Amino acid sequence: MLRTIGLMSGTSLDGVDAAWIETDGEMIGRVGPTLTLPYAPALRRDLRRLLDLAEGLEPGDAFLAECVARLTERHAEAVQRLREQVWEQMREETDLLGFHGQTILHRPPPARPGGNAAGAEARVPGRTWQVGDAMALSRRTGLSVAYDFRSADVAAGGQGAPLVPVVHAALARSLPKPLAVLNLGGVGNVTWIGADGALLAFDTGPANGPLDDWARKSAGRDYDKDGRLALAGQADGAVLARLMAHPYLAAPPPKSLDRLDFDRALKEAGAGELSPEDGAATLVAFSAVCVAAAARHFPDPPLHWLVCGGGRRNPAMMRALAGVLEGPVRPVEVAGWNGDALEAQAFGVLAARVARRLPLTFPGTTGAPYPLPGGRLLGPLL
Ligand SMILES: Nc1ncnc2c1ncn2[C@@H]1O[C@H](COP(=O)(O)OP(=O)(O)OP(=O)(O)O)[C@@H](O)[C@H]1O
Ligand SMILES: CC(=O)N[C@H]1[C@@H]2OC[C@@H](O2)[C@@H](O)[C@@H]1O[C@H](C)C(=O)O
Repeated sequence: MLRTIGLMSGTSLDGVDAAWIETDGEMIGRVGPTLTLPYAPALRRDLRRLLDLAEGLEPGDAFLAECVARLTERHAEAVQRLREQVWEQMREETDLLGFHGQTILHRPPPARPGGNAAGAEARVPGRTWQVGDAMALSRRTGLSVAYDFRSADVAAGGQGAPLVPVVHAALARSLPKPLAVLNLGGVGNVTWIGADGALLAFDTGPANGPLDDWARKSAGRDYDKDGRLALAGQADGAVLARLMAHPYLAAPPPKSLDRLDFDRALKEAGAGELSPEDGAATLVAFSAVCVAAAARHFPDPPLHWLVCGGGRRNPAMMRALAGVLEGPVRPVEVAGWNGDALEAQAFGVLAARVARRLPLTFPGTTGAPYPLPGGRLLGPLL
């Protein structure tokens, strides 16, 4: 088993999640402490700007380089603080870091029924861009670093996301199935696990991303804490109906999203003209409807839903989901998992899979042509 620290900075741009986990990439051993190190407001603002600029950025851009240095430094701080906690609580060290980096652009190849692998000659190349300086992080911490988890999959015609499903499956080994694990981050993604262990996973649609943007723009808040805005408003039926016609919902998996993919559709549907409360209620309702649309792609209905990610803390979101999904919808804590640290833990497990050259992606998760290893490794473990 390797002693890993997984590091995830998700599409919400709220900060770095770090988690210590012992794993060989297939089995999970001891689970150690976790922490979240928020980005300073200025870094958060600059990273959000980077998302808007990403399409036209050159790799050598000075603003990009400066953001990368600051975000890598924040990751190094997270590692240092977590190692101290691990030492205090467990007298344990760390062998390997799983460094996801910050996604600033995600343009997967257009998904096709049956997967993107078919007809390689007609393939439209995709692009996914996670920024972060793995070399600097390795030097700064003295540890091996697994990184660049998505590009091998995209190069092989896969979506490059989601990656966490293989870890959901490892965690869910003893749970009743079919089961759906729903992550509500900036974007939503779902993993369906069949009774025989079959995996189907894809991004559902927007989750907290547009809601955070809306809370900031309409009410000057970082996010809609405890769903206060949404719970005080009414979803607008006409706006919702226009949004529900978005082709992403009916498109069969594999499929994945960029954080900004729905921004234009939201604007065109008139979401921006609603009151702060009704706008929030409409965005929440739409996120839930996207999940219900996702469930129509499952081979069998799930017996139950487990929800992780920050969206599970939003009562308006949980209520909207319960209203449109069949079967109980509960936070992953009911299964003994940590819904805040799950993605960070997953990147520890995925780092061990990189080190062992085990597959990260599968035909049922990203549309990879076959179970595909990925990621890169540097540092003493090489
Ligand atoms: N108490 C709360 N009430 C409402 N929303 C909350 C609450 N706590 C967290 N959130 C939401 O969760 C978001 C953070 O979620 P999370 O950390 O899962 O996202 P992420 O990991 O950055 O995204 P992704 O999974 O897309 O990469 C916040 O931006 C906020 O919208
Ligand atoms: C390109 C990218 O960073 N995608 C993220 C994003 O955030 C949620 C959803 O969109 C998911 O597809 C993915 O993250 C998780 C960790 C994954 O790959 O499983």
